[in-house]
Amino acid sequence: MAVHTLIISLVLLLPVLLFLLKRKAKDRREQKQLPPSPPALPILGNLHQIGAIPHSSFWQLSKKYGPILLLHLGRIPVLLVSSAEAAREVLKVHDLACCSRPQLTGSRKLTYNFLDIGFSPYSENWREMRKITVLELFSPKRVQSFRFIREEEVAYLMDLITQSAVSAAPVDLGEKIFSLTGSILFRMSFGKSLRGSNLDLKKLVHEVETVLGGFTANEYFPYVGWILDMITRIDAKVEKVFKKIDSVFQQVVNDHLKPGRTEKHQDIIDVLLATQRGQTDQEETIQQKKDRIKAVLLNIFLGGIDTTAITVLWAMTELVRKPRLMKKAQDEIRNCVGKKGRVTEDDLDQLQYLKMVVKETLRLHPPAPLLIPRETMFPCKIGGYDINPKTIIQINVWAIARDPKYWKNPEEFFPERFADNSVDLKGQNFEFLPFGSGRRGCPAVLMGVITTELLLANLLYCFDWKVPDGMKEEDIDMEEEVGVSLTVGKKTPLLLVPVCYLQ
Ligand code: HEM
Repeated sequence: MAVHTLIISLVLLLPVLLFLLKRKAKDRREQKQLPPSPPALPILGNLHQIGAIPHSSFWQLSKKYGPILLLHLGRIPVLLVSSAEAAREVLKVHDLACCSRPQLTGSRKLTYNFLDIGFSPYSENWREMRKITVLELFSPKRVQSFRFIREEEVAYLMDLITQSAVSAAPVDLGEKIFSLTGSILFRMSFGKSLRGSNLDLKKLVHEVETVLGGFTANEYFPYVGWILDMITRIDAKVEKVFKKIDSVFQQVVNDHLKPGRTEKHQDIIDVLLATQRGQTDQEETIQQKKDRIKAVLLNIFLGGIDTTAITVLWAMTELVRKPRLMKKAQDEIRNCVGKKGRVTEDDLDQLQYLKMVVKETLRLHPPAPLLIPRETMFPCKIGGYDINPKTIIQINVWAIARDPKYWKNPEEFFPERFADNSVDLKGQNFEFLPFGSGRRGCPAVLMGVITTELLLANLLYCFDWKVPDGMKEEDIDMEEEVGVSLTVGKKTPLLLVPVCYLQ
């Protein structure tokens, strides 16, 4: 049986082999100066060289073969970029040529055929949605309008942790932080609280990210991959995740459309409905309009919950391992806030060391270490190499932020490195790109940074943190999550015992 399957697979894979050979010959004919590629296997290409933590194995490859590399993942050409200079060429010099997104099966389904912002290829729809996002959804004024939600939710979490502090019980900090960022995004988007609902948000976000982060076998191996996809029932898995998330979104959108709804405070769905009312496109049906709103909600959930939670969790992990830095951050906050009881957003401007801690965390632990994959729309030259259209580009911002060429003692967590340099988070310093850059850069930097700073500041202000009995600070595990996902978090839970600062 096994031999039969092998023979059938080889026969079926033959066309792919021929396709690859033909393409190679064509490139040679056209005398293109292609980037270097590590040795590849027939059919698989370089797939076997990707380990359990892709950004880390890509880093090893780039150390060996250079900062601009062309991989072949099955039939998919992937340009791997691992230097600030090359990142600048992609994200600034050739931003237009490189600003599309690959149209993969999973993202197509979950984004209602690319009606969203984050996964949509470059198109009129994307330009329109991006404009709405920047001007309406995440403008400084709108971010400010959600301030009361952030402050109320952070206060609720601090009260919850205080209860654990009273009983000196360890808390799973990652779990608490995730539930907080989830609650903020839930209220901001839907206008109602997540509390009391039986939705397992963490599981759902993880399932969605896995679908969006992966390729199907058919994408790697045209003509034959569908057999593997059939065996692994990938379509059914995607469909299941889609149904789950769609039913959540459909219900809240319908609630917003009920006649007589009175809105005390405009949430994201209200804003999106208002922008759609202003549009005159008669062709679009009501269902299409709803789909567009749901697609954007998907982006907001994915873009906002995990990224912010991962950042705060790594910041706490790094600080607990370095008590001297933890104390320095706490002293700054406590001196500034006094006995007020909570850090508010008005205090954040004065917390310069806290800001350095956040930057240093994003340098060593960017939540999206390879950004979101881009795709070239037309030919361009990067680093003097010819890049074909329809090449996927992965920018390894994780590796760039550890390059000794730009960073002294790059592996060390040392927030002070940001004290006297002007490197900021806005995507103009290509050695530091946790939010990406250019046309497809994160449109919600302000919102991400404020939420991160407010939560971290309150965790540091309200509590001292101890490792559980029998453990030492240096025992805390620093491993990253394994697997295919757009974001990468901490692999093991961070269990800490809170001690109240103000009794
Ligand atoms: C610490 C927090 C955050 C980090 C580190 C982060 C990081 C990123 C990164 C790396 C990208 C891809 C950029 C590229 O491909 O060049 C991105 C895109 C995006 N982010 Fe964020 N993000 C954060 C917070 C948020 C929040 C709070 C939201 C929304 C509520 C959000 C919404 C989006 C959207 C919609 C995109 C897609 C943009 C496009 O393709 O045009 N992000 N983000």
